[in-house]
Amino acid sequence: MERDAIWVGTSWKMNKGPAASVAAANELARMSFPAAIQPFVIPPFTSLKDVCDRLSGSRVAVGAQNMHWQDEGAWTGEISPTMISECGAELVEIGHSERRTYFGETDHTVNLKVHAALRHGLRPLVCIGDTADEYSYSVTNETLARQLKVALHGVSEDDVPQVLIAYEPVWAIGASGRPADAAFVERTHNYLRKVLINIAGSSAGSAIKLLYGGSVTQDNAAGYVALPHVNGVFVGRAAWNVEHFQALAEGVIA
Ligand SMILES: O=C(CO)[C@H](O)COP(=O)(O)O
Repeated sequence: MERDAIWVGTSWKMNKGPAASVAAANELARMSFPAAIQPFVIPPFTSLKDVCDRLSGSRVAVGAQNMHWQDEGAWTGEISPTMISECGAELVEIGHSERRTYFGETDHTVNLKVHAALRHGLRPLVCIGDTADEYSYSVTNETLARQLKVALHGVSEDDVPQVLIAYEPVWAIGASGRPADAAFVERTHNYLRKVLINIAGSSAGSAIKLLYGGSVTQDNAAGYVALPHVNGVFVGRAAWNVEHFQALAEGVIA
């Protein structure tokens, strides 16, 4: 993975069964992406191994959408870091707002998962975000600082640069979301960088990649990436079609 690249990725969320995932991965494997871009896709668990196999040796990194923090055990329905590694994934998404809102993910479990991912050589992609209420009460910064501090608690300065952070305002995600305006994203990412430097020190805190997500499209992606401290975008709906994904990735640096 290119250290200074702009990260452009998508989670397919609960879309694409095994056949559709394999078809998409085969298409992605044939595609080229600008050298300055680090593309990544995050398929559902049922396709993880197949997608990893098809994209192995390509420029596209593959991740899992969630995981448990234990290596094994009586945790019905869960997937462990060892299972994800064995599939060939390099990344794991942790703490997406849909998991926090509907499946009981907490700051504490996010922290356990970050440590587990790093122990297993997986790159954690930690999602943080303020709710619409928090935004309207102007406590966005407080929420994000808390989420970041707990997520990174106990992570060594050496490991911190492995972590990717995606700031995804909950009010910006999905069909009912509205994209955050660029000035707000700029202010918030500046603040996040300060918090990261405060947590991890200047060198490690500056090295962490900070992505923006929430209603990112081909029309607005380049505007976000042009902002200071926005090192990439994490895209949902607008990148589920692989040709749209490629076009969005190319457009980001056009
Ligand atoms: O996680 C996301 C990107 O995969 C995020 O939820 C944004 O989704 P979108 O609003 O459909 O882009």
